[in-house]
Amino acid sequence: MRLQVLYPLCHPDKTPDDIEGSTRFWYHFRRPITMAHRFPALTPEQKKELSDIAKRIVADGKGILAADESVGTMGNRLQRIKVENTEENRRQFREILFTVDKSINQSIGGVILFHETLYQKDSQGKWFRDILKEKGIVVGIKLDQGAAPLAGTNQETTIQGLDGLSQRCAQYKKDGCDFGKWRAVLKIGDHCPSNLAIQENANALARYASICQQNGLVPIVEPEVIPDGDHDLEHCQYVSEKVLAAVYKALSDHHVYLEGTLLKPNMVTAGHACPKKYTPEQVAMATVTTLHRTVPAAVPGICFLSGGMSEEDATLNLNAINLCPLPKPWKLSFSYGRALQASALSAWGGKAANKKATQEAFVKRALANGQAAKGQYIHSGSSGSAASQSLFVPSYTY
Ligand SMILES: O=P(O)(O)OC[C@H]1O[C@](O)(COP(=O)(O)O)[C@@H](O)[C@@H]1O
Repeated sequence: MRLQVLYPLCHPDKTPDDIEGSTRFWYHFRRPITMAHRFPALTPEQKKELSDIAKRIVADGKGILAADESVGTMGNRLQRIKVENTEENRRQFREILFTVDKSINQSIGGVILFHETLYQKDSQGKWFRDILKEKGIVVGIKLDQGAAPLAGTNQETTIQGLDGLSQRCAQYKKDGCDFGKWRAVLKIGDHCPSNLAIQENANALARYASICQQNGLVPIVEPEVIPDGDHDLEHCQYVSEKVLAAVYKALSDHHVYLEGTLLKPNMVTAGHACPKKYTPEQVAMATVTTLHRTVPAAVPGICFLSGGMSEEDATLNLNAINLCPLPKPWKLSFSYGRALQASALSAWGGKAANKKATQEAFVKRALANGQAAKGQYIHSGSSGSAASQSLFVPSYTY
């Protein structure tokens, strides 16, 4: 009976009665392979384009500058340095970052932009996206559109933005973007993350990834387990494994081409309020063990978010991850927002006269993380207080 139901999918011209004995058995087992061949999601050319883009972003020692803070998130960052959250102030800060010396392309392979920034220009009238592309940097775009509550859960959320996503992706591709980003937020706590939150967010990430690839954008898949809470390292590892396993099952179900994706996960760390402290080597072992158990080797790169770690901790942890003595079939790099911009923001303070100091602070962190992405970072012990300051923001789910 089961064979009869499945049979038309694998052989449209014959009925099960035409097939005898062991042949019938093998038709049953060949079904998944036949399905993939019959309805390919992408052409070989599309696959090559996606895989080439992904590889360029995480080429040796390169990572991502996540400059895609939405207006509200940027407002929080600017408030810390007492600068008003206006479109012009956001533009000015980003102009300073994007106009650093071209050599930044040794450590920055991609920059994620927010919609507003993609359509902004520098003070000479040049598109930001052209400035980045001329440096050989791949331009990406934030595609998620904020959280919506999952009723009946302990304040868990799903992420919106799937309606009209294909049209938005097509337009962004025309306007110079080659990759997208979608951040899903999961939290650890009382009944969290629930199975509903894990499944719903995994499915939305997979649907987003499929739509991106159909439009020539490499999807950055970001399931962030946020660090709020007093849980220990082991508990974060347990949850991160469950979340990533669900994400990769959903990506497979949605026929997402893994070679043309990048993963942006949290590092496995103890909760922010956990009394026990862990070394970078312990964080690295827990993180790489988690990834080794859940992320297929076909994924070209894993670019961590910084999740409120201090700039220096984010670099030290990434370095330890790259030195971890476990198999690491993927590039292990960074896609930092706060951990690449915090000391630059402080140096800027909203004043054009501080441009040089701002660029120096940014370049310093970019170079340090580029070295950490190769496991070659040497901590000088003189990073300054800004780099060691925690950047944790409670319930970072704006
Ligand atoms: O809440 P928003 O505006 O979507 O921003 C979330 C931020 O989190 C990130 O995904 C990761 O940032 P961090 O490295 O600061 O954790 C950024 O790409 C993005 O700017």
